[in-house]
Amino acid sequence: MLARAVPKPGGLRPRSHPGGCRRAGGVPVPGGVPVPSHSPPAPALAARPFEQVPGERRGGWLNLYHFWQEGGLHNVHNIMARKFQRFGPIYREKLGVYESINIISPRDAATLFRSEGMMPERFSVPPWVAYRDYRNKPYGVLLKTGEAWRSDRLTLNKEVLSPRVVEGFVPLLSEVGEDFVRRARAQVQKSGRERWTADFSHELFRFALESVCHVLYGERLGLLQDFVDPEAQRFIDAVTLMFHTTSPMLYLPPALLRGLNARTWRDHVHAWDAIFTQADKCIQNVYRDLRLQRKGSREYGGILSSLLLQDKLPLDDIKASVTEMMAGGVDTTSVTLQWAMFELARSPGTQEQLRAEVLAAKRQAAGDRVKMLKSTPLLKAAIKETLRLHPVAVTLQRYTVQEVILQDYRIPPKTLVQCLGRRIAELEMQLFLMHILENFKIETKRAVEVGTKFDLILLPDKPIYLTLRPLQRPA
Ligand code: HEM
Repeated sequence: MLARAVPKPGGLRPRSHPGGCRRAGGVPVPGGVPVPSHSPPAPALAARPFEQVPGERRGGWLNLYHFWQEGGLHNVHNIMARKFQRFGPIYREKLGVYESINIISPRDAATLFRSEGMMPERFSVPPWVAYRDYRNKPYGVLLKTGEAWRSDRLTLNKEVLSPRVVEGFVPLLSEVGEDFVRRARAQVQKSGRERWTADFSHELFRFALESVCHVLYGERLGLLQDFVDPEAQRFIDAVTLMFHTTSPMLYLPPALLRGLNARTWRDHVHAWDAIFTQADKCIQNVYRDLRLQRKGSREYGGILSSLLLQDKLPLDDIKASVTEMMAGGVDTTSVTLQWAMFELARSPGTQEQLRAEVLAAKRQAAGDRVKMLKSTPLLKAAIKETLRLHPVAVTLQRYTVQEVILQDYRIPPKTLVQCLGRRIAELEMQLFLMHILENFKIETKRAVEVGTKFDLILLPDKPIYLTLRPLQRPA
């Protein structure tokens, strides 16, 4: 049985989405739903049978038809919000052949995660799996299951999440943030109007890709320059195409599209081929640098280099996981940053408070970014609040591994993962906002309301235009 945990709206600043009901999102600190320490499961004997779980009693195909009529996958988050209002905190659903139980309460999510063993059964992205099967490439940590997932994940945790290594990411990520500021200043000058107004989605996509690649490969790709190298541009195009062709295959089976030799499938394969080729090149470069000992032994050379030096995972597995991290680490952070800037632009008072905190931290730490990160709690809270209001990851999906009691119903069988990129994402977003706040005022037209649409992650449903206006006296 597939169980979907939808984070519940938190309490600080509830807002309505255009449909009038409350957003089915919130508190999605990367990696999951908050787990309260107290949540005694209901006694099993008193539990009601699974058949009584509320939900639409129609057949799966009729449900699918209604689902499409209501806007389909792009509107899935609003459809779910409405169903929670109608059926309460748990409901069952059959869409086509897929049957699921949907829960919204953090307490139920905690119960579900506690019932998992050491190896969670997650719902993996079908077209990404299909590509790897087609090209006979190994799965990385995002797509692996069972013991293989667990052992890779434990090795990767040490190089991606442990406090011992994450400080090494700071100079790499800060450098990319500084480049963004430089680029923004050049755009301000070019405009001749003392400001840069744009829909920043593409700019932030490049920023996020440059950031994650710098941490993974220890190399700059040059995506923030005015003139982007054609090879780097091909890489951006490939990543964009890969995402673009993923969402149609979330509801059309990749095997069918492959059988029909459909354009979407061909483009998807082409995109992943280009991404893996780029990853191969980066790996060759890292190897060459290691062989020639180009980097000082004390200098942090990126996650890939550490994994190669450790020699604890086979090369193909390293390559697969690093490539998946790159894919998982671009639009998640770039979209969150876009929302964060939008919210700060709409709350100039909060923006000023954050700026004051960042500038005070800078003075105290004499510009040392690692120290600054330790004394900017408001900035961290602003990012969490952004994720609560605009969660990019709308649901966490799990196959139940044993019977579990949720809302007093018995859910028949069919483990809490933390997001592997969580530390990278947090640092990248904090450092980016620090640099922006030190240099620019973020503005937007106040009256603009922006909704959301689901497209693998939750995205703004229209372009968000923001203005960066240089501060009179930059810090
Ligand atoms: C705002 C930023 C981000 C959010 C909200 C986010 C959220 C999530 C969530 C909810 C999961 C699923 C956890 C689960 O199934 O329990 C996940 C998994 C994952 N994320 Fe992120 N993420 C973000 C940024 C990143 C970045 C920057 C990277 C890479 C550097 C990344 C790499 C991954 C990977 C590889 C997994 C799969 C881990 C595994 O299966 O063991 N994420 N993320």
